[in-house]
Amino acid sequence: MSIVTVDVALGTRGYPIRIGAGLLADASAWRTAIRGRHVLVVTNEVVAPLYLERVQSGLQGFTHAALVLPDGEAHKTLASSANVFDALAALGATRDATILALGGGVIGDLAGFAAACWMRGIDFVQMPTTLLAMVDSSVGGKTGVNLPAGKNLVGAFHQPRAVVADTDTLATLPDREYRAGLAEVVKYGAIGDSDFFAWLEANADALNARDGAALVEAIAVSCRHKAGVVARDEHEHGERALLNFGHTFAHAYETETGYGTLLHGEAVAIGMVLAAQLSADLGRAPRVDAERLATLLAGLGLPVAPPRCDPDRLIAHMRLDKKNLGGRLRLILWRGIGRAEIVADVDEAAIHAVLTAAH
Ligand SMILES: NC(=O)c1ccc[n+]([C@@H]2O[C@H](COP(=O)([O-])OP(=O)(O)OC[C@H]3O[C@@H](n4cnc5c(N)ncnc54)[C@H](O)[C@@H]3O)[C@@H](O)[C@H]2O)c1
Ligand SMILES: O=C(O)C(=O)C[C@@H](O)[C@H](O)[C@H](O)COP(=O)(O)O
Ligand SMILES: [Zn+2]
Repeated sequence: MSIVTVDVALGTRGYPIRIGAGLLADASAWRTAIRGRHVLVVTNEVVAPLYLERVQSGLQGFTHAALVLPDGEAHKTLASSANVFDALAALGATRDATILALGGGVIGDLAGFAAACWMRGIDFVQMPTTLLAMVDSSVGGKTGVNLPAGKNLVGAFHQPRAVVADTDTLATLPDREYRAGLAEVVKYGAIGDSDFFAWLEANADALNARDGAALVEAIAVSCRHKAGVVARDEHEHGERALLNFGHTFAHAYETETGYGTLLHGEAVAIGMVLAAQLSADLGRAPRVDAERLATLLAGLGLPVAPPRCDPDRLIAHMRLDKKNLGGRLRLILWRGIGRAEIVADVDEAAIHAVLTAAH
């Protein structure tokens, strides 16, 4: 079994990301990350029948329980986090307890948030089972829940003790979810690695076929990029905001459509295309690069045009984005492939024009 390890270098709070086949069943790969006696596995109704037993069989000797939540982005809520707190209380979880977050980004964000809050912070381990969670959400310690008013508006930075990405779990991932994960993979190339972007273009067929070697390479490169950014700027005072490329648009569409229509990765694909178009409109990026980005995303089976929404309502959502300062919009724009940048005071008329032209 070949395992790739990427380290997130955060000093005494640093942790490994382990990527490879069979990791969930190999408890020696993750049991050492558990420090106390109590363990709560947080998962959902889709993932539990597939993978919960694999994890539970590695928990002999611990006092453990599982919380199986309903599936979906619509359940990444404060109400669900209250369910986690109730389950921790029922377990008798003390400050040395550990949460195992077994699932996609929804479970990881929510369980991580509950871990950040319970008794003001307990350990958690990310066990991502979607491509998106393996390449992005399980790494870096952004945890949180949505409000009807906006995505991830309530949350905390809270790093996991380890990330255990068992690539075997991707075998059961539905096609649409797999492609949504590829959007965040493309993001790393788009924002900071033109060679990786070209590699993705050259390997699009292999990725569409879920070729194992191409997939592990894509996951490992993505995790190295994310780990590097997080180690340099954990709390998003600067560079980390670049990981939000496309997200101001994406979150506006996700919020406006009620967290049920677009998958996060799909919204990010659309958002990156809009951010690239806006950059080209503003004369900051070559239009040919914006077209290359849209072509790659479409070739990976992702949507590149948004659903019909009122531009004014979308801009209202954008005003509540976490990157904004002093009530002024700050967006991640683009100089072209591999070169993202933070831009303050983007002309709202230009944003409106892009949103209006998009559908
Ligand atoms: N914290 C971060 O840095 C960060 C980064 C990116 C995205 N996110 C968040 O992550 C969330 C999206 O995550 P996601 O795309 O993983 O969605 P998700 O968690 O909803 O999972 C996608 C779907 O796949 C199912 N599933 C999970 N693993 C499976 C498997 N192995 N086999 C079959 N089905 C499986 C889930 O039950 C769900 O229906 C969003 O809320 C987004 O905001 C957070
Ligand atoms: O880790 C980060 O930083 C990111 O921005 C990664 C994003 O892909 C992710 O969707 C994140 O949850 C967005 O964070 P937010 O601060 O915009 O809510
Ligand atoms: Zn994202």
